[in-house]
Amino acid sequence: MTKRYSITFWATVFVGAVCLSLIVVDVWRSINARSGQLQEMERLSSNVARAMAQQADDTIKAADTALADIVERLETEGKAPLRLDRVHRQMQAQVANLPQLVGLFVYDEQGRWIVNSREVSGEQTFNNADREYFIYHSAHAERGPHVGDPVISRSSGKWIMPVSRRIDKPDGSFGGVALATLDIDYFRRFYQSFDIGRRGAVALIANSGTLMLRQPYDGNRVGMRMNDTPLFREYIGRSGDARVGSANFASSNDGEMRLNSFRPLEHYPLFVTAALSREEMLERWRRDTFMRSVGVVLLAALMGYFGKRLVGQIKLREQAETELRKARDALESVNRTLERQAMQDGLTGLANRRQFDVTLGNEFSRAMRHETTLAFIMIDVDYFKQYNDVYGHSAGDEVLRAVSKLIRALTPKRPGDLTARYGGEEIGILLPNTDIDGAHAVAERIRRAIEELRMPHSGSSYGFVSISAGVATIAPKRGMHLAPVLVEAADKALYAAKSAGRNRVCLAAQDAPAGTIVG
Ligand SMILES: Nc1nc2c(ncn2[C@@H]2O[C@H](COP(=O)(O)OP(=O)(O)OP(=O)(O)O)[C@@H](O)[C@H]2O)c(=O)[nH]1
Repeated sequence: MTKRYSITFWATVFVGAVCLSLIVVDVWRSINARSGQLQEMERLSSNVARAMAQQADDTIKAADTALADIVERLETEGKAPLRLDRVHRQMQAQVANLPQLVGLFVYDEQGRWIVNSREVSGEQTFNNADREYFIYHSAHAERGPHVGDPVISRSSGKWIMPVSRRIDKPDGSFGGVALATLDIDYFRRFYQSFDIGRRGAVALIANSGTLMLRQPYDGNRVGMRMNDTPLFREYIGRSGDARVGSANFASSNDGEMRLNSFRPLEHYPLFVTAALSREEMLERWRRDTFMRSVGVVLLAALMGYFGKRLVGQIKLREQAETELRKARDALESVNRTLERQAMQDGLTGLANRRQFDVTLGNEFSRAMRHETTLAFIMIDVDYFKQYNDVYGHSAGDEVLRAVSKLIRALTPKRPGDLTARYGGEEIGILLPNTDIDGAHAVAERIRRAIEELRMPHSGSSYGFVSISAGVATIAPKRGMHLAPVLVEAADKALYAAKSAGRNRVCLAAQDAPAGTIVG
């Protein structure tokens, strides 16, 4: 069986569901906003990395192009003083044109400067045979560019990035090195133009693991090895297109958790990384989420409060309705009892005289309309006065109850049949649609049953309680008969039964005028 829930229950469920959905929608929105913020962060860092890689590639390429040109001239035109003079002017023009260039240098196979972009007069010279790039080219025959680890320039004292190419002698043996030194500061100025937040960082790193530059700048960190950092291991562990990507790491430098977007340079063995702090990027989201959550919680609390009051009101109304319903039911039940009592005899439980009179009137009219016969039996306990005198009034009451119970049990139960206490110790039975024989049979059955009870009655000539009955029937005709005629006829028949010795049933003559008795 399905349980029916009250309106209070549904109101509580409704208020709860509204509050809950408010919170759920807000949580869902916050989660979405967070992932949107992280996506935005990834887009931003990846764009910065792309710009950095492009700039680094272009910057190195411009210097490298100048180098390739110098190498080509020296190899084809030789190193005669006149030729070197032309190369010198060309170098000066290149350095003037390219702001990233600190200088251009050419060393012979011993590492001695033979020409450079600086003024020739009074110039000091250095031997750079100990530099990494010089050792590299003397040992490798490849003609491509070589990007070395950053060093502090012997000539300018600045941090520089060496880009070099090998010069071959006509026989293909090592003939020296052409070197371009790039100003690390040139990259730094470019990196400063990015808005990467207060806790973001960008870096240019060689594929060998050497840090070229990191912004925020720290001169002591230029040239350090990054091989053991998670960032470097992640990048080097990838290959091909996968080297363009992002990953989250706690920085080996300051422990900050950052989203790192990395990207290789197209033409040189270097890569860039742009890292944005997750905490910093989520700061605004956190602030917004906090403010909104406070608002939502307040709203939910308000709704909960007013909802609770509303539910309380509904509950009160429901209780009042229930009380009212109960009171109405109680009233109806009292009314019914009163009604029943008004129509019932208190001692015997039979219909009382009032109900009898009403029913007699109704059934008399019905019999008249339908032209049917209405029978009436009038029963009277014999020698009842004596019984009261001998056994007491309350014992007399008991006899009346017992006789009534038996009469009721033996009276037919058709609609319209009625057993009523007519008055005193007289009981009347109204039997609609019953002829004289049928009524006689009922009366006789009752008389015999009471006789068989053998209730002692020393005041009776029979020695036990008995009844006498008068039976009458009538087929009432409009304008001819009135209801009391039937009662009078039965009463006369009863009188006849008494006169004939009691404990018997007498019939009134059928449809006879009152007083005609058939024994
Ligand atoms: N115990 C008791 N007695 C009642 C009740 N109603 C009427 N009576 C008594 O019934 C008796 C009726 O007496 P009578 O009318 O003289 O008739 P009877 O003594 O039965 O004699 P017959 O009818 O001639 O046999 C009276 O004494 C009434 O007081 C009642 O409710 N309880």
